[in-house]
Amino acid sequence: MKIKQNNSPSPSPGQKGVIVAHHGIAVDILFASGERRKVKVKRRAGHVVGDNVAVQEQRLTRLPRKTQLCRRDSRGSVRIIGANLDVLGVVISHLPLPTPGYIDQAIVAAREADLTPILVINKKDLEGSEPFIAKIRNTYTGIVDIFAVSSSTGEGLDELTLFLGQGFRSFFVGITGVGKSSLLNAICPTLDLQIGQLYEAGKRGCNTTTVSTLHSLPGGGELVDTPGFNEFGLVDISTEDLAGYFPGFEDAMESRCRFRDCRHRTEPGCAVLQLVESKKITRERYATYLAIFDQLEAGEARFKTRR
Ligand SMILES: Nc1nc2c(ncn2[C@@H]2O[C@H](COP(=O)(O)OP(=O)(O)OP(=O)(O)O)[C@@H](O)[C@H]2O)c(=O)[nH]1
Ligand SMILES: [Zn+2]
Repeated sequence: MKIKQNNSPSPSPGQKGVIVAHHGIAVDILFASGERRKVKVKRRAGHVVGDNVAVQEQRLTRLPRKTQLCRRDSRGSVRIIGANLDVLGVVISHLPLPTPGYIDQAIVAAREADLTPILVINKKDLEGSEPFIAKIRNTYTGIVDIFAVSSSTGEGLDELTLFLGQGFRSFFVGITGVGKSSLLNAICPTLDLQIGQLYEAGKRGCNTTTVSTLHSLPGGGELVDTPGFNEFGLVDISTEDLAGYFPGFEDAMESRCRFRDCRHRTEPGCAVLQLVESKKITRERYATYLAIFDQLEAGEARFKTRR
């Protein structure tokens, strides 16, 4: 979601800091002085990890965001999952496999929110990872940076650490079980996240991570760890805009379709369809575009019927 800049933000009095952990009813704030303090918040106040805030006594004022990344949960509610981020690390593995469209939706959402998406293929050490890695490279090389790693053996982590160390604040998403927490621990060994042990009592699905947290990396940059989720519903992306963010459609977008509002389905003079014809865009990629397109079009109605 693009941020509309407020040209005249009123100066916020108080001590400035950044939210480094969100516990639902309280947040941990790290102040410039190095002090870390817990401040109570309303559950629906909308503060997220990465938010810059000003605190006066127990009163917290949120400062304007540079970026914010939103998703729709399985009930259709809009959730802001991170603020002031630079990079979206989409963590995937062959075990469990990403749900259909997950990677593309995450990339589309990142680009729409002005974040740089990267793909992190975890569990490189496991048997059966090779064909998966090859397929991902085949589809996404030249489109996004790809890092094939193993949180278990440490393979490939140096390259990723170097990338993140450029000073990016990154947010890792991925379905439950791909190894986000393991990855974070491997990159930042001083952390002691309890992998696969924590779960939110009474909640279905038992995500192994309960709080959202922001961490400084020893090699530079910052990382956020969040509860896993299986769905990456798009928010505020129109069917018209989808192709402009869709990974693999970049050349078609440059050569332009005859109609400015082309949806790239049956329109004459469509640059996307021409590349599909000439096999520069595979049928499979095009089908994924159409599937996400249909999903966006169905939009609200779909979420309203789901409970
Ligand atoms: N073989 C292998 N197993 C891994 C690797 N990374 C993680 N695992 C295992 O995969 C399982 C899930 O790892 P987690 O780090 O809890 O996954 P997560 O994505 O953080 O899960 P949520 O917190 O539920 O979102 C654990 O049993 C890990 O030991 C890896 O690189 N190789
Ligand atoms: Zn077109």
